[in-house]
Parts: sequence; C-alpha cells; structure tokens
Amino acid sequence: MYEKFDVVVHPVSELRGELTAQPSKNYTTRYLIAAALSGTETLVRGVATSEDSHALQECLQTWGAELIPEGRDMRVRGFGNRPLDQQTLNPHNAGAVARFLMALAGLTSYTKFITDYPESLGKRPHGDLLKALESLGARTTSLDGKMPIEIWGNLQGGKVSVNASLSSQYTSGLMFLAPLLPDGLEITLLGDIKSPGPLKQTIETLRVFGVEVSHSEDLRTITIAGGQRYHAPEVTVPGDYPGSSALLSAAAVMPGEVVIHNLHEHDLQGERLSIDVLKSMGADITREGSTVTVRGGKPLKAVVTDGDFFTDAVQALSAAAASAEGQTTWENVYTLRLKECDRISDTRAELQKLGLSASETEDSLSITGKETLEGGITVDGHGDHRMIMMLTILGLRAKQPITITGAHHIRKSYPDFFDHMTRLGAKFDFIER
Ligand SMILES: O=C(O)C1=C[C@@H](OP(=O)(O)O)[C@@H](O)[C@H](O)C1
Ligand SMILES: C=C(OP(=O)(O)O)C(=O)O
Repeated sequence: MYEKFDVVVHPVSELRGELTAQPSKNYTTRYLIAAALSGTETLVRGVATSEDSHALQECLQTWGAELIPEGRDMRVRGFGNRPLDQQTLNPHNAGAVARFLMALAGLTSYTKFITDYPESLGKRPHGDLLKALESLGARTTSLDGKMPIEIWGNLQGGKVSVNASLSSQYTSGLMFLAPLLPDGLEITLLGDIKSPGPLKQTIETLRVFGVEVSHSEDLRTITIAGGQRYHAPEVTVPGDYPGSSALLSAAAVMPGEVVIHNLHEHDLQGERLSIDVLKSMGADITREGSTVTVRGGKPLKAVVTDGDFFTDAVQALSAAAASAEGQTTWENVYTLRLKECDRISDTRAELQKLGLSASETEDSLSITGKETLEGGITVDGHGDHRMIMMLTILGLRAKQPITITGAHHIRKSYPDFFDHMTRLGAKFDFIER
C-alpha cells in the first residue's frame, strides 16, 4: 500500500461477508497507559495496530516504559509514577493520547509536547487542561492553549476543577494522574459534560488496574485518593465500536448480509449505540452475544437525536442518514468541531458537493437523505479517518465512482478499513499522492 494515497470508490450492488471487529482504539490507549503507569508487568492482549496506537507506544517508550510485542499482544514493563524527566513527546495526530499524556506530565519536572500535524492536532484546544494543571501548581507554556506545549509538573494533588464541555479527555487525563499524586485529586467537572462514554471507560480502566475511584451519579465530581498503584497482570482490548459503526452503516445502506464478531454487548463505548440508532432508522440488525448481523438494503427513515452519546459514530451514521427518507439531525454535537477536522462544517460541505441537502448550526448537523447519488466527483477527506469512512460508504451506492483525497489518513484509527470493506465486496483503486 502507498505511503500517501487517494482512493477511488466504485459503486457496488451489495456487501456480504463476515469480519471480526478490530481492537478498540480508545481501550488500547487506556490499557497501554495504565500498564505503563504500573511499576510491574502487564500483558495487554490484542492491541490496536493504528497510527494512534503506535504514537502512544513511542511516547511511553520515551518516558521509559518497555514495550515488547508478542504477536498481537504487547508485554509492558511500566515506569510506575516516575516517567523520565526532560523529555519531548510527539503524539503525532492522536488527541486522546496527547491529552492523557499532558495530564501525566504533572508527574515530571518538565515535559514538552510537539506535533507534526499542525493543521489537525496543532489546531485542537488544550487550554482547559493546562488551566487545571496550573491550578494544581504546574507551570505551562502554549500557543494560546495549542501545541507546542511545555509543562513543569512535580504536582502534589488536591482539589481541581476542569471544563468538561469541550472534551472528556481533559478529565480522563486528570483521572489517570490522580492515584499517583501524594494527595490524589478531587475533580469537579464544569459546564455541560460531554462524551460521557469515554469518561466511564476511564473509570472502568482505573478499577480494572486496582485503583479506587468514587464519583457522583452525574459524574460532576470524581474523587481518587493518592498513593495508589496501578496493577493488572493481563487485560484484553475489546472490539472497536467507532470503526465498526462504519461497517454497520455500510451494511445497513447496501443490500446483502454482513456479520461482525467481537462487539461486546455490555461495552461502555458510547458508539455501541450506533446499533440502536440504525435500528431506529429501520435497519435489520440482530445480535447474538458479541456477534452482530446486518441484513442490508431495508428502507431507512431519518432520526433526530443527541449525537454526543456516540460522538465517534456520527460521521458513519451520517452516511446512513444520506440515504434515509427525511431530515436527520444530530443534536448536541459541538465537540465535533474540535476533532481531526471540523466535522460539522466539513461534513456539510462534502455532502453538499455530493448533491445532498445538509445544514448546520453551532452544535448540530442536519442531512436530508436522497435515493441515489450521482457521484463522479472528487471529495476531500480533510485528513480525518472518520470523514474518509463516511465518504467511502457514500461512494458504494453512487452512480459513478467517487475519489476521496488523503485516504491514507484512515491509518490513524483503522488501517485495515479498506481491506475489510474489500472482503465484504467493495471495490477500490488506490492512487499514489
Ligand atoms: O477518551 C477517548 O479515548 C476519546 C474521547 C472522545 O473525545 P472527546 O471527549 O473530545 O469527545 C473521542 O472523540 C475520542 O475518539 C477518544
Ligand atoms: C477524535 C478522535 O480521536 P482523538 O480525539 O483521540 O484524536 C476519533 O477517534 O474520532
């Protein structure tokens, strides 16, 4: 496969086949970090092979963790509460990795953060996390809350408030830091709490590693005592719902039958709700344990719902909305503007290019479905893996092929996406850039 490429998506008549969901990006991030924070050895089974996973591994090794690949698993010998001082970390384009590690820089005398994605991660805001760290005694420099960022830590802990309305990642980062500080943290979340799913995944991860966490029912306050240790001899990364939501959405809009294994029913990933959303649109989806079957091509109807519960599936579900009867609106999705691209405006623009009626407000995205798409044009992937997946699904049922620029950015979270889609019957040409 080329280093950099555009992809031509050819129309097909159906999708049919069986796949196993790739390992979860967001649990890979959590388990590798928790393993590195333990002073012992952890076997993390089935880690993701994405760019974000590799970015995190690089950073953890720079901080002194030993990561030994064992097939699909990773044996991790952690640095405990002593990451190496005076290091420069490059999380590349991985937002959650960057935020979690910025918070953990509170354990060091000094850490610098840079990125080689100035147009993507370089534009994402971290100021609220930096403010929280400063309230705990850290000193920081940044470009108005953006990278490059320097953090002088050696924090003790105590009470801290953090704005939770732009990203849950700031709070998750503070949760990872808390048990290793002498005084722990009593975290108060400010504003309208966004992305509750990932917050619950972080709490669950700390508990799996033996860290005690208590929190109010509404997650407004989270208390984690200091002087605790992370320890788990072995953990297994579950299947990835955000990436699988693209497979599910494609399978729902196309005639055929697709079976996906390793999607746990009682998983905390909010994007498991993509199954419920597609069902409410009229898709024929059934589940047997961790196996989900989609019998595609059923007529779909528009929905109006809060998209914040499944933030990383909104793009994939927008592809289903594009063939649904009526106008779908994803409400409460302002944070989509702060991801790898502005996923509200950029989605609206690309859907309009494809001849769809789409509109936006500050915090919502609306799409009116159409029976068929002409295709025969080039659309912009905006360097965003989830935009690329959405546009690919739209190309499957266009009359003419569509070309998606910068499709190699799929590797951020789902390097096997085009291979998986090909196994289901999709047809692609890859054009080197
Ligand atoms: O905690 C995490 O692993 C993530 C949280 C979410 O971000 P926000 O909390 O910024 O919505 C999500 O979009 C991202 O893919 C990963
Ligand atoms: C926004 C995403 O990830 P991150 O915030 O970790 O860059 C994503 O996976 O859609």
